[in-house]
Amino acid sequence: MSTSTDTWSVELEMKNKKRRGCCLGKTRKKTSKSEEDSDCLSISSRILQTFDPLSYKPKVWPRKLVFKEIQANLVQNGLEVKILKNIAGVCKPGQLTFIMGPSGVGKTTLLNILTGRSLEHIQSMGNVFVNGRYMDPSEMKKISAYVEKDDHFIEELTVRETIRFAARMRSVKLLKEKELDRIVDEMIFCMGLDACQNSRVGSKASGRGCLSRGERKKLAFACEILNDPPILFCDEPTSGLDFFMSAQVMKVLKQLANEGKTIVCTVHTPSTTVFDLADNLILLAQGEIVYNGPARSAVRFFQKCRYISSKFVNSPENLMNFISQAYDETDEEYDERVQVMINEFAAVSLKPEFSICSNRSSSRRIRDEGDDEEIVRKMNREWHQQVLYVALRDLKMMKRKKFEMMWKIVQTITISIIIGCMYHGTKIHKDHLLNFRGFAWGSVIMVDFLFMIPSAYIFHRDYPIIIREYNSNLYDPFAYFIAKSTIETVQYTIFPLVFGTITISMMSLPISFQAISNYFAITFLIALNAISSAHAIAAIFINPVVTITVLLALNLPFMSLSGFYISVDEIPSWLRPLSFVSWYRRGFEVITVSYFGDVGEIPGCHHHQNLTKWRTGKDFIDSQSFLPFLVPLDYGVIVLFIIFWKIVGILGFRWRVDRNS
Ligand SMILES: Nc1ncnc2c1ncn2[C@@H]1O[C@H](COP(=O)(O)OP(=O)(O)OP(=O)(O)O)[C@@H](O)[C@H]1O
Repeated sequence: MSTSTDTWSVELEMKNKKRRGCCLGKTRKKTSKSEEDSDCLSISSRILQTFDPLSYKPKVWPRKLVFKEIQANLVQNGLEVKILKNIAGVCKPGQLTFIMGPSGVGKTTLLNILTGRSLEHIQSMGNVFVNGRYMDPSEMKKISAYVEKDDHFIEELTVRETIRFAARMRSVKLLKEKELDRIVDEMIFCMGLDACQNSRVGSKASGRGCLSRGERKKLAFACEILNDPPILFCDEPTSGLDFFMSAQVMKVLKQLANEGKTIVCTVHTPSTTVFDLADNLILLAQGEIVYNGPARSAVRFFQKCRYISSKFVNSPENLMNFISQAYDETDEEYDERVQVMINEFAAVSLKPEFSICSNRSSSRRIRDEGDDEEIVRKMNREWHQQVLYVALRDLKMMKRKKFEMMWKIVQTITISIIIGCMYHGTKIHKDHLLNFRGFAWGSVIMVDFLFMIPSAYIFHRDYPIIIREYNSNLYDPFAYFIAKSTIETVQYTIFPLVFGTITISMMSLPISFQAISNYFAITFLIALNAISSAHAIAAIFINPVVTITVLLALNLPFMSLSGFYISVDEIPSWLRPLSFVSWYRRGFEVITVSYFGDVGEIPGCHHHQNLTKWRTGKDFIDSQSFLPFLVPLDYGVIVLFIIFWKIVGILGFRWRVDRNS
């Protein structure tokens, strides 16, 4: 450690004084790099300790983390592979703990288990204790924050908006806009994100400009530490960062540890500067712990192992070389070497540290003083507030996705004009009956497929963000689903109106209130049903390819049974109930009955009375096996389907998010 604690405090106080002055003013003086660096740390501390706007909790309750008997097996394709074997360790408050080990040894898996994440294909077991009390995953999520290796943010939002959303959702009290601005300003300043605060987060994948890795990492910290969690886990916070940025990010973590937090992070071959910041070290090799203790004592420990030379220096490279398999070493030699380390460590292991942890069943009854205060990461916003703020954020995203919106409008207008041209001049006349039939059925199919397929992508892109934000207890999946699907639905439901207005205006159908209102109402409901079904299936499957496949498999049978391709009377009796509930048929019926219900003799028929069976509007309706009195039921069936899909969507989404959290 390059700076002593006393020096830190003095520096903190000095910088805080300086900061108080510039915080009140609108402009900030530019400082040198090193000055900015130390200022950042001190301000961070001031926000979190003194100012502490979000939790209104001036003190971090020290939390000692102990884990025992942690095991993880990878179960895939009928095979079971041990990843972690009986891991135990201790991470103390006020310390920065590094978990290190060769690539693929299970560092991230260990962190995921400690933070209570469930992972596909991974079976895990073991006990995690905080201050001697057994923690189940949900309790752990309430007192800890986890900054994962991959940062997932909403691309369309700026850095400022991203922090602002997190601050709004995390604050204990609902803050006024000005208070919120002040907190966001402080956090942006203390994380050194001033220069990019109004830049969109972006992503490399989207090809748009985006933040650098270091800035993204700092943004991730900013969002997670807003309400001062006593335990912070970080998976490879320095990965992909250069020497300077790695040291900067690690110093932020070190400062948080100095404030009394328990900081645990996995690190991949750190530089000596970064390694020097570590207080506590956990080393893993072949899925087992080979060292857990003070980082500075690691060298002494390894000198006991017979393979190490006395010239061994305490550099991270040497440590990593020592616990990794050498390129010229056989598996047996490496196994033997690791076994020596395990045995040595077993002889000096930290048994007294573990003895304070009660066993799982009895410890659940133990409550610490300050337990109520320690739960800092519960959902602070009421359910309706969660829906509102997620919806407002979505609205903002939607406005920024102008390009996507423009293409949707172009698509709808183009298709409407093509359909309008196809049926141009169609009227209620004997010669146009088949055209009308095609138009009525086509309208239902168009609004269904036009909006169902794009809606199926609803959660796909944002899914990792949802998981992260749910794991951080920002909102409930119910609230997210309601907000997101409502905004998407509002967006899509304007298109059936555009479609109907263009096509009908190009035709020569009678302009009656009953016909027009029924046409718009039913196409609106069909679109709503299509969107709701897409959201429900997307919520369950997430993978867009599977979602589209399932949606088509669900829709095509109902479409075939709509009575357009084959008369309902000729459908096998056991399939008729499906035809009855087919929303395509229900929509087809409403449009046909609306336009032909009041038509007496169909124009053009009186000259050819003997040539056509469709002489009147009623004949035409009867010929399709439609029943005019069923029109209210048609609406009822579609509304029931919409409700059904909404329920499936909400429950499916909750199940999916819980399964992956
Ligand atoms: N959900 C999963 N499905 C399949 N395999 C997994 C899963 N999670 C972990 N693994 C496997 O478990 C092993 C340990 O993975 P883990 O990511 O924990 O290692 P690591 O030490 O963090 O690696 P690195 O340092 O390279 O990030 C790897 O072989 C990995 O492929």
